[in-house]
Amino acid sequence: MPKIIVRKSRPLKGEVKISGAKNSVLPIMAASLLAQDKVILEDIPPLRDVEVISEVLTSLGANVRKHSDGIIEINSSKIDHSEAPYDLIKKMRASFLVIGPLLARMGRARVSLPGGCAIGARPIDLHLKGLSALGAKIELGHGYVEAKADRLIGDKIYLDFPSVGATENIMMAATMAEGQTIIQNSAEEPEIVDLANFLNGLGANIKGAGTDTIKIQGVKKLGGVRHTVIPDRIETGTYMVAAAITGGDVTIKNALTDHLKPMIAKLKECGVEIYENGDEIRVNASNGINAIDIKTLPYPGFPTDMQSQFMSLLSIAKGTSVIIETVFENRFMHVSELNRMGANIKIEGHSAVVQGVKGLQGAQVRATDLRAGAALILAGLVAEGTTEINDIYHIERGYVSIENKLRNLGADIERVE
Ligand SMILES: CC(=O)N[C@H]1[C@@H](OP(=O)(O)OP(=O)(O)OC[C@H]2O[C@@H](n3ccc(=O)[nH]c3=O)[C@H](O)[C@@H]2O)O[C@H](CO)[C@@H](O)[C@@H]1O
Ligand SMILES: C=C(OP(=O)(O)O)C(=O)O
Repeated sequence: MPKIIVRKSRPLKGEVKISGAKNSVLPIMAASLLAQDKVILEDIPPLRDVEVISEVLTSLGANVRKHSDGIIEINSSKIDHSEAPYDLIKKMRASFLVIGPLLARMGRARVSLPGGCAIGARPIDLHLKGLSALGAKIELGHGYVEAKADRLIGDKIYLDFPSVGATENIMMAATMAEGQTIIQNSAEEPEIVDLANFLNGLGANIKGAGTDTIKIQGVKKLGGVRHTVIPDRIETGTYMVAAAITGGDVTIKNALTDHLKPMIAKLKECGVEIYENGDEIRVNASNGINAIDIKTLPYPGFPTDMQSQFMSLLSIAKGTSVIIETVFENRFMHVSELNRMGANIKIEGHSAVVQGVKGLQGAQVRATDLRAGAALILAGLVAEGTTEINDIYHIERGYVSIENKLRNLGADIERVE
């Protein structure tokens, strides 16, 4: 099994370029099922998750062509299947995002229930509540969701929690519904805005994406479009923390600073210097790290997908930090691995109390999920000796060549088979 080996590294220096956002690409590729004409997507990161969603689309009858330069062409004009089987959904929860577009396009969809994962149970009740409100008949059985609707009709849908995936699924299903759909308490993440821009490019009529109320006026048909996905704000944040934890000076290119407000604010609170310049951001951390408190929240709050990376940083800060996780009920799997590396972190319910230590020690550890894996790489950069990270397939779901990007900044890191 491949592993990542990290040794204590000098302060990172240099430039790194951010790839297209995983969490934009996946819903946008699912949404391409709605398009009657060719879709061309640019800046597509070569990630495992992108391969999985490509397989899902292909299994539904779409033609997916990958070019070497980060361009993917998708032709869904002849989709002829409406079933997404367990074998594909189990590889990646985001595959469940095909249910909304399939229902809108084919009038039916049979999609495996995604199940939970290391970070929580992750139910899909809000997705189904929204699709039912649009008129779909939903049946659950044998591990599958079956949704049927001769026609979808717009409605007002209030989400009990601003779920990213539910907002996306409902928004996609509503694009071709009769009349207007209003999603209240919708998620406001930048990836929702990117998806809405993509859908509007196809001919949809969506207003309000990026706020807590999205209005979708149904249209008869969607065409094709050429679309460039937004840069990955979580990858950006991860390299910002890599610079900070090593006391380095790194310039990050292709960064949308507007999407990074909580990360920038929290790093500044830690005593890190941040310089914003167009789509570049420079992170300089020569003065040590102060303890801070963090609470994860839906956007524009502090992202749960950056919680574990900041925990690595705060594990070597001066003083005690408290991190409260409010989005997922079980997103502290990295704590025991960080403690094995010498961190002093205690979990109390939804909070982690991080008592900063003088230094970490390299150890054999396991990436329990994508961001937990990233956090362990970050910890490995400053730990004495060697850190061996196992189960790195999680990391490769969401980070493009993380070992090469970090090595170019001076990190002592390699991926071994
Ligand atoms: C592919 C993708 O974009 N993944 C992101 C997306 O996941 P995802 O779309 O799965 O996350 P959600 O926003 O839906 O989930 C947030 C919370 O709502 C709960 N919930 C969600 C749906 C539902 O029907 N019922 C329900 O109770 C979840 O269990 C969780 O506790 O947003 C998360 C929150 O920013 C990120 O961590 C993930 O990286
Ligand atoms: C939790 C994540 O992704 P997913 O929703 O695909 O599991 C993530 O990107 O950190």
